[in-house]
Amino acid sequence: MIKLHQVNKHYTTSSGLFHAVQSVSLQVEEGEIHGIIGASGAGKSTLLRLMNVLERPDEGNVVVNGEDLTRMPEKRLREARRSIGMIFQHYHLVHNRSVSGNVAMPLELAGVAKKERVERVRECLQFVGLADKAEQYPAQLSGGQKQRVAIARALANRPAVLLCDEPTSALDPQTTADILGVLREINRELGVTIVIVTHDMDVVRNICTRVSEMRDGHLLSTKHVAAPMVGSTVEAGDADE
Ligand SMILES: Nc1ncnc2c1ncn2[C@@H]1O[C@H](COP(=O)(O)OP(=O)(O)OP(=O)(O)O)[C@@H](O)[C@H]1O
Repeated sequence: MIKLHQVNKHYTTSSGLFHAVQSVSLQVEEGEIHGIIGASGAGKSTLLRLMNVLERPDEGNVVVNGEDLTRMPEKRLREARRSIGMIFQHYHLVHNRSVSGNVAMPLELAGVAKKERVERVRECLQFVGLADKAEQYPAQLSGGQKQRVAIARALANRPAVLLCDEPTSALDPQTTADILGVLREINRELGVTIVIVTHDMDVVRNICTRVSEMRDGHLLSTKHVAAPMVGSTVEAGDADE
C-alpha cells in the first residue's frame, strides 16, 4: 500500500545541512493502522509528509497504491494525492468557511459537480456524527468537533490512505478516545489504511496493528502490537522485522 525505499530528507538550517530522515525503508500494508512513535525531533512528521510527498525526498522512492509518487509530474501528483487524506494536530480548518464549506473544499478542487458535492458532504458529516453542525463555523466548535470536521474533509474524496499527524495531542482523554473510535471505524468500515504519528503509547495500544519507532532520523524497528483489550494495558512487542 505504502512503500518507502531508502528515503532520505535533509533540511538546510543556519548551522548547515540537517539529515532529518536517514535511509528509511518501510512498508505499510493495506488495511493496517500503523503507528509512528519517537522523541520530539526524531523525524516522525517528516516521515509522514514524505508519504504523500508534501516533503519531496532527496533520495529514495515513495510508492503508494503501486504508483511511484517521486517520479510523477506535479499535476499527476495532485491527482494521486486525492487518494491520500491527511489530518493534523491543530486541524487546519478554514475559519471563514462553514463546516460544510470546509468539507466541500477538496471536492471543489477535484471538480466534483455541486449536487454530488452536497450529497458527499452530508454523508461525510453524518459519518463523523456532525450532521447537525453543517452550517456552523469552526470557532463555534470544540477541539474534538474540529478534528471530526477535519476527518470528514479528509474522507471527502474517498481516500485509500489516511495520514494522521498527532491527531489527538491537543485533546483531553475522553475526546481522544472518541476520535480514536472514529479512526477505527474508518479503518474497519471503509477499509482505509491509516498511518498515525503519536507520542502517546496509549494511542498505539488502542488502535495500532503495528508500530514503527524513529530515533534521530533512523527507523529503529517495526513491531506488531498485541490485540487491544478493553480496559487492559497491552504491551507493544513481538518483533516481526
Ligand atoms: N522545514 C524544516 N526546515 C528545517 N528543519 C526542519 C524542517 N522541518 C523539520 N525540521 C527539523 O527536522 C527534525 C525532525 O522534525 P520532525 O517534525 O519530523 O520531528 P518529529 O519527530 O515529528 O518531532 P515532534 O514530535 O516534535 O513533532 C527536527 O529537528 C526539526 O527541527
